[in-house]
Amino acid sequence: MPATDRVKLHELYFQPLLSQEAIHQRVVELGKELHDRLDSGDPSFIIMLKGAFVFAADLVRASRLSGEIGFVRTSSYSGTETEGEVRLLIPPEEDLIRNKDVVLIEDIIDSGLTMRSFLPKLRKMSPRSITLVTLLHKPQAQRVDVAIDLIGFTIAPKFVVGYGLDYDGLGRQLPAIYQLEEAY
Ligand SMILES: O=P(O)(O)OC[C@H]1O[C@H](OP(=O)(O)OP(=O)(O)O)[C@H](O)[C@@H]1O
Ligand code: HPA
Ligand SMILES: [Mg+2]
Repeated sequence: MPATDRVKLHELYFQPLLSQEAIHQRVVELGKELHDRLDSGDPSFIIMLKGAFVFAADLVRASRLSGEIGFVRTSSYSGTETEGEVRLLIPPEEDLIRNKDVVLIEDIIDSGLTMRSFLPKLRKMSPRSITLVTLLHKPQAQRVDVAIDLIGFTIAPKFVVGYGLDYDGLGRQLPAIYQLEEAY
């Protein structure tokens, strides 16, 4: 692979995993799938900040559904590792959840700890339904069960960046997705 394909963020190197085109194609498919599932109503799109902001912007438009958009912010990663404790920094607005069909949009489900912490809080707010969509899923890294409704790509248990995902704050604006190089 040409050295120029690699990306350096802080001290780490990352190599291409999913191209812009592959992501776009899959997001269009996910949008159609969401449209078919939620055709009858105006869902609330709840976007997990910061990581899901790029995926959600594309997915919401690809779905061609109307409905309100809200944001939640959780945080638990330091570098490439979860700290285990999931902080809810921005909770959802109650009126976007109660009696609503909620489409919860995540960039990645890795250990599953973020969803294990957040989903019970969301359920307590009495949504009519929850549809959990994630662009990326790492089944081999998952430590707890999470019921995921729609998955964009199943990937290996390696740290990834780009298309909203960061390594220590960097890399979110990369248009493609890159994975950590094993040896360099
Ligand atoms: O399944 P898990 O192991 O819990 O990992 C998934 C979560 O971790 C990342 O968020 P992070 O806490 O890094 O916050 P960020 O979205 O602001 O980067 C990612 O965006 C998911 O929300
Ligand atoms: O692989 C990852 N990359 C970026 N952020 C993340 N948050 C959980 N897993 C990841
Ligand atoms: Mg992060």
